[in-house]
Amino acid sequence: MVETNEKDSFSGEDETIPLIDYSMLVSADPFLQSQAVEDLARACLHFGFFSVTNHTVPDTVIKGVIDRLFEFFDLPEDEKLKYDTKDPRDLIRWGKGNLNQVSREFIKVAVRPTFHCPPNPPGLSESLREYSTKVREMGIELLGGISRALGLEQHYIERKMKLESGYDFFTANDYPSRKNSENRIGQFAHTDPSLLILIIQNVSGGLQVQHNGKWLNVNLKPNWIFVNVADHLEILTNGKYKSALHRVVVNNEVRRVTLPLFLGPSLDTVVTPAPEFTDDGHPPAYLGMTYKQYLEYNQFHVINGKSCLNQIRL
Ligand SMILES: O=C(O)CCC(=O)C(=O)O
Ligand SMILES: [Fe+2]
Repeated sequence: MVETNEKDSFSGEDETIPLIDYSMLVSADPFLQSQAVEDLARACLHFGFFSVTNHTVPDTVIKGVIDRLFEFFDLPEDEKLKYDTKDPRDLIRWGKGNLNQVSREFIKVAVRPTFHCPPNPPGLSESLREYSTKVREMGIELLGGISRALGLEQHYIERKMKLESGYDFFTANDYPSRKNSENRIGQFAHTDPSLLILIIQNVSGGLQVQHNGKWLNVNLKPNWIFVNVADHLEILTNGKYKSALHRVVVNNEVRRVTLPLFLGPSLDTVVTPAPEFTDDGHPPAYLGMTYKQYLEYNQFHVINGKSCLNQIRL
């Protein structure tokens, strides 16, 4: 759903976004844990997004990967053009937004079950591998908390979505500062495939999420991680949790680099509304298909970031 007047109004509101204290979720104290699960339940049900604080991804690891990404985007264009492919099955893909409307450069890499990364700049691959391992651990814990928030056992989503062989990919996005861009759009409004999207960035600002028909600015403290519910959690829960509609505005004083991890089911998992979320009054509201089919059906949107969710609603 792209708003027709989207190009004309980019302002967002500064409302409070739900905040999850990760140290409570993984605490040995059952009371703190259940508080965090309640917070997750509220955030997923009423918002579809939240920020995470007190997580276990070290600042040095975050800084390392962000620094290497700046170096990647600063490489000569010839080096990046190697990954300029139209085939969505390619596991490393680079591209630039339509310069008439959108200011964005990106690279997409599949990191699981097999790890892919450009060899240049030196150190990118090591940083990304370390970062993805840490972020994935956190994502699996969050999905455990979300399983519990749904009244199910901790490993429900992990087992059902076969996450031991889950297909995860990163997109790194590079947006110019506002004064270096004629365009105001980094990405049009969209939702994304996968279960959860976990985003780090060098600087806050630019990302907006829709809530109750309003665009909210995602204002984060420097070491917070932002999380969106994505399409496959909406499908699995038969629409109880909604995939968060979000967009990116180019309004920062400085150049902004972001790194979302799309934590997904295994490619062969058929994702359909689970029986726990369907009954006579709530028949399955989405067409089931494998994650691989969805990514392909998504018209190569593994790369474009758009989603085909609207087309599979029954
Ligand atoms: O760059 C951002 O803030 C969000 C990125 C995003 O939505 C995407 O890559 O799908
Ligand atoms: Fe997105």
